Amino acid sequence: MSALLDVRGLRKSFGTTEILRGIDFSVAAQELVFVIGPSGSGKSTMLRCCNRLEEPTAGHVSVDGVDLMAKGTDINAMRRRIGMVFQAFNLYPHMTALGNVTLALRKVLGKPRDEAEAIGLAALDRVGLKEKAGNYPSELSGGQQQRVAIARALSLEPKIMLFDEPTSALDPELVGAVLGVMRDLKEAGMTMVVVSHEMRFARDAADRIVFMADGQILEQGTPAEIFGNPQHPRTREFVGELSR
Ligand SMILES: Nc1ncnc2c1ncn2[C@@H]1O[C@H](COP(=O)(O)OP(=O)(O)OP(=O)(O)O)[C@@H](O)[C@H]1O
Repeated sequence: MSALLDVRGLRKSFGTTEILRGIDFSVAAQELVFVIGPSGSGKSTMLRCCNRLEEPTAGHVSVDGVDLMAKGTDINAMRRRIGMVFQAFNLYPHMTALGNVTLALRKVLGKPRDEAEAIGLAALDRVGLKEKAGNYPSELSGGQQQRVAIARALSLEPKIMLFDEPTSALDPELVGAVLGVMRDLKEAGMTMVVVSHEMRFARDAADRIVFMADGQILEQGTPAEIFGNPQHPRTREFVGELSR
């Protein structure tokens, strides 16, 4: 089976500084891949290149067999199928949870209000927040706001979801519910790439861990391999620091 996400020879420079120095990796359907590595190693940049929020300097990215770099590709249509969840929830404060979730359905996809609301409520239900549909972001906890952001991505029926440090802005007691939603998504067969420092979750839930340092993938493997028997000295150092 071909990969759902395929990244080949990905390079990214900001000015004269090369941040990504040739990344090759792929993600199979229904896989949960965790990307870990030291701060500044390029994890977020790599993730953002996967939907061209960041424009790669070189290389290829394809999603579900569609080359995102090709001239004829409708990048906006593709982005709608690549759910992205950020550290900051980016909800509109003047719109309810349901309003936030249905905005793209109505304004971008042109769905009638009834249909958009039915889809939006189903998405909020998946993240356990159907009863909060009428609440404004200021009336929700950070964890609930992040779950609304996940519902917003889900409502567009993504092929794959990219999570960029989804729990880093949350108080510790709110992290569990967001990770619980991600676990449910995995169980429902969602394909996910997660940049996160939640190592316990990585160990428990990931199919594969990718270790990045200095803009390159140095090692990848199962959680047991990466946490239990890392091969590269940099991985050993990074994983060792975590367990100290
Ligand atoms: N828009 C930008 N312009 C210039 N430099 C940037 C830009 N975005 C990222 N960088 C630099 O690229 C490097 C990698 O950043 P990135 O956020 O991808 O790392 P990261 O591994 O996700 O780090 P962290 O774990 O701290 O979030 C950093 O040195 C950062 O300063």
